[in-house]
Amino acid sequence: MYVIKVGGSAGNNYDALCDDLAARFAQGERVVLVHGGSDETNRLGEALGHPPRFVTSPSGYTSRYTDRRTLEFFMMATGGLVNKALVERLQARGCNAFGLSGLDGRLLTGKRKATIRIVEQGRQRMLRDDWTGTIEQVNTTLLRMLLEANYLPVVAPLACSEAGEALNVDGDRAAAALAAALNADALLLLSNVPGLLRNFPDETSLISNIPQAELEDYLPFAEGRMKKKVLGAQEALIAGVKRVILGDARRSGCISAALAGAGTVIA
Ligand SMILES: Nc1ncnc2c1ncn2[C@@H]1O[C@H](COP(=O)(O)OP(=O)(O)OP(=O)(O)O)[C@@H](O)[C@H]1O
Repeated sequence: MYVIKVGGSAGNNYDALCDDLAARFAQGERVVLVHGGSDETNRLGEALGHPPRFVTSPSGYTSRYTDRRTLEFFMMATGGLVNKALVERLQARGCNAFGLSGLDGRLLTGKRKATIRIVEQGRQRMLRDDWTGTIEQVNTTLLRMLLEANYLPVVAPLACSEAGEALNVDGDRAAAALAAALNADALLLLSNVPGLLRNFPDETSLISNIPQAELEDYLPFAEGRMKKKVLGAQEALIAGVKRVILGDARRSGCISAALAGAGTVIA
């Protein structure tokens, strides 16, 4: 059993991904698909007059500042547009996909960070009214129920706080939490790059293999949002997932290629 996360940035080939996924599902493989939604969230925000704002934490991680209005766009984009675009493609290929978000049935429970510390023009400051969170628990009973009934769960990166609030959570880390909770053999983080690049954006500088014990040494190569993927990989491996592959979601046969070792394999 393995967990796949496909990015929500521009350039990923959802048709090719679903071709490969539906074929493998038909062979009896059991998979959970998690997805992002950054591109659609940005588009909705721009169209509806509330453009996205990205902030950087003191430790250098970039994230979307999610005020209540942005959370609504994030829900529309991830829980709606992107989730259903994937479910529709999978259904059209004969695969019984079941779309849900981490909010539904408390699939993912998280802790809200209502106030976040950011660095702006070299100075630290606090931002309030944030609706992001970190995942603390996975409802494996619900997931196993779907898997045992032969559904392919397609999960949008929202979580439910203790108080029942919707939270924007990072898709890569959500996939890592799901892979860990399911004792998955592999976690595939597929996006619009071939894997972790030594000299981003030079695609010939792909790092093919990273031993788990050396992962920290490779963190400096990851810029911007790639850092979250490396962090997600680390969380999954520490929790017992055997290998994490950072692969290319633009190419055809992207899942099969990643499982065969194309991309950055961390184990
Ligand atoms: N060293 C690096 N190697 C590869 N990509 C890198 C590197 N450093 C930064 N990146 C960036 O990381 C991006 C992938 O992360 P990004 O969060 O944009 O993807 P995503 O998973 O599609 O997003 P989401 O799922 O949140 O919508 C690449 O498009 C690239 O711009």
